[in-house]
Amino acid sequence: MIAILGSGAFGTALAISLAQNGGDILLWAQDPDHVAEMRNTRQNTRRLPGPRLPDNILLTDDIGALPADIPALISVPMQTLRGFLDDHGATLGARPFVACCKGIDLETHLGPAETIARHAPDALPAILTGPSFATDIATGLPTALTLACADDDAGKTLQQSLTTPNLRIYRSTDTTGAELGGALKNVIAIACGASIGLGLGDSARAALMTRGFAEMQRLALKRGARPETLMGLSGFGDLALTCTSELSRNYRHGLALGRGEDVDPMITVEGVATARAVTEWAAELAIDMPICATVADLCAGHLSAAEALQTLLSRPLKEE
Ligand SMILES: NC(=O)C1=CN([C@@H]2O[C@H](COP(=O)(O)OP(=O)(O)OC[C@H]3O[C@@H](n4cnc5c(N)ncnc54)[C@H](O)[C@@H]3O)[C@@H](O)[C@H]2O)C=CC1
Ligand SMILES: O=C(CO)COP(=O)(O)O
Repeated sequence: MIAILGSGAFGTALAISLAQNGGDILLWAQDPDHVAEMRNTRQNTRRLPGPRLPDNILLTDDIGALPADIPALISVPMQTLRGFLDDHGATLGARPFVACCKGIDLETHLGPAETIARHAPDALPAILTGPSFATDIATGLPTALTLACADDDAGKTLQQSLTTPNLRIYRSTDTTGAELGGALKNVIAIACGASIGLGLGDSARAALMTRGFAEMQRLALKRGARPETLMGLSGFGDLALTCTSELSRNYRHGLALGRGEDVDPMITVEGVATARAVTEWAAELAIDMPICATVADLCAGHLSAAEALQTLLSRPLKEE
């Protein structure tokens, strides 16, 4: 049995995919009405309408009822992870906690695995990340993700149990690289969306992706990540997906800003808070992150998309 805590689009998609392996999957939501709705309709109409929830997905709002020892996949938005762990970490006790979110905490500047290590000290921290849209996973399209866990034996067990017929899991012990790649690519995706929204074309987007990737590497390597992790699914792979697809909420957020359209504050767009967190953090570490800083200003409304572009183009010329 595997527990998935958080019934957003991603948690639901993972539950549907994992249910193919035959064991029971416990899917928890904090809102009892949401649980009742999913039980009655066998769908998550609020977050992932369409795909059916197989019968071996057991729905619950009782987090205290989780069997001991089974891994908990935590699929809540990054800025709520710390509060979630403070509320439920002790109840959940010692077991693998697999973070399924992407971002940097605004207050602590920690990524998901680091947040688990700090706020749920009894848990074994891991992170599941990489290029994957919830809808692709839920509809059975082939997807590959990285499972990073510093304890490689535990990582091997998790890799086995999270692999499904359409979900291929690669393993790493570099949680820092995995969590920073997944967090930072969302910021670059907002920049790419804004650039396309401004009508700047595909060449400009390729430049932003490449220079954005340089920023991702600069910060992650300084934090001790391994270069190959950034080159892999959780870094380059997710950057490529998120910067080029309108299925991405981060990309669409940028697109709307570039076109001067309104954005919906109810949609989970992790790159907005992460841009701010990473800009503050990079300043503390004296690392140059111009694209992330410009995205932070754009999202905060301090710059228009056209001004953001001008800010980047007017930087002093330098070696690549
Ligand atoms: N949707 C996707 O395609 C993918 C999402 N992710 C990541 O998964 C994370 C979650 O994203 P989605 O599921 O798409 O978001 P979502 O917007 O679909 O759902 C978020 C869910 O979290 C719940 N929630 C919020 N705070 C909570 C708390 N304190 N306790 C319990 N539940 C809480 C909300 O009620 C909601 O059901 C994000 O970090 C995202 O980057 C990763 C890969 C793919
Ligand atoms: O992380 C994702 C794809 O890997 C999902 O991207 P969005 O959060 O931008 O929709």
